[in-house]
Amino acid sequence: MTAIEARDVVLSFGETPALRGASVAVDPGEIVAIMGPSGSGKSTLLHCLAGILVPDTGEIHFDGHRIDTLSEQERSMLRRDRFGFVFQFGQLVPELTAEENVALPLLLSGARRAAALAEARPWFARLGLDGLERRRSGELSGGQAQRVALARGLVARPKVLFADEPTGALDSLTGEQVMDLLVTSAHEEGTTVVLVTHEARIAAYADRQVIVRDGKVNALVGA
Ligand SMILES: Nc1ncnc2c1ncn2[C@@H]1O[C@H](COP(=O)(O)OP(=O)(O)OP(=O)(O)O)[C@@H](O)[C@H]1O
Repeated sequence: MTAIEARDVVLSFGETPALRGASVAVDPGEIVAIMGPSGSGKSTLLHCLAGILVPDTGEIHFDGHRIDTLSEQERSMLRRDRFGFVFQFGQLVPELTAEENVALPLLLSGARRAAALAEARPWFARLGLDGLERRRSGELSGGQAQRVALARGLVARPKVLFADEPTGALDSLTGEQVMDLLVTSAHEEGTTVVLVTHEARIAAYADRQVIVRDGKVNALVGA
């Protein structure tokens, strides 16, 4: 059984076709990079796989269950409980400390504050963030903030981590450090990862690469 899968997904924004029959299947624990030119449909495909967007036609399957037919509320619960997210600009909550940001998914799932913070803290040592627990996002470097965002994406032990250009706002060395941590943590946790990037050297960290062109997915020749 695949962890997450799109089958022949078609989606248009008004008159603009974004996906024109896109299919991709990701195995449990696999890290797949979605590559492709700007505007080819990468983010739209990731948003469909993550249950954020609903395809016009086609199917999305998670863990053996079809999820595109679920209600908005059911998809929202699925995202909260089973999926993790890391975006290009981290999107930390500026009013919260780093450790509160990491604890956020647990708090939103109903964990008590002390328990959530206790689960958040080990991630700081794990991701090289020791001593930064009480900082706010404005007091972190871009790479530190993105590692906090990665910890937040993984703290609730999601089945699938969705990462949309997670290194896009970082310089190349910092970006590679974040990718290294993402891949190491995901493999340790057995987390499936769907990664969107347009950078070949970031995609090279994945177990497998696919290319989206004109709203369709092609296997990368030679991969
Ligand atoms: N919310 C939206 N409303 C209208 N059109 C959209 C919307 N989101 C995406 N599109 C269009 O859908 C197509 C696919 O966009 P998408 O963002 O998925 O591409 P992408 O491959 O992720 O691009 P990039 O690498 O530039 O981020 C593009 O033509 C884009 O302009």
